[in-house]
Amino acid sequence: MKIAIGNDHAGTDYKLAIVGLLKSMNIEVNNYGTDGADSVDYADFVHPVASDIDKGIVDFGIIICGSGNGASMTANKHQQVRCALCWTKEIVQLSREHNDANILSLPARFISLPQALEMVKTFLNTDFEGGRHERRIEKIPCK
Ligand SMILES: O=C(CO)[C@H](O)[C@H](O)[C@H](O)COP(=O)(O)O
Repeated sequence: MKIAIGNDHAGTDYKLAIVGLLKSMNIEVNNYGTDGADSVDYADFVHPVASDIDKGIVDFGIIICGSGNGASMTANKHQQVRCALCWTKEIVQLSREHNDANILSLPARFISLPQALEMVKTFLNTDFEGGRHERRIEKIPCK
């Protein structure tokens, strides 16, 4: 499995911990930064993650910022992206089962680090249910 990950300054600490978790699971990571605490603009670090999804060169993306909103808005501009902004494990599970989300957006300023790590594990271990949800996700893109 290969995952692309990106964040702004609000998400750096969580991102570094998530990269550690992914590597301990033998998952290959494309880390697009930022790895620092200096203030940056989330779109500069989210577009590369979403582009990896568009190109089909990673299985999933994870993006992290303060509220998760700017990052998910940016990611969802990409044609192949279904990015879910999640704040509980249950919403993460539904984002995979019902929406086949391919990018998880985490709001670092509103969840704890243990919660974030648990949510990442849930995201990676939950399958899309298909069925009626297949028809619905097919209607998402603007034609
Ligand atoms: O929406 C956001 C990015 O997706 C965020 O919440 C940003 O992290 C936030 O806007 C950054 O705020 P700051 O006051 O510049 O640290």
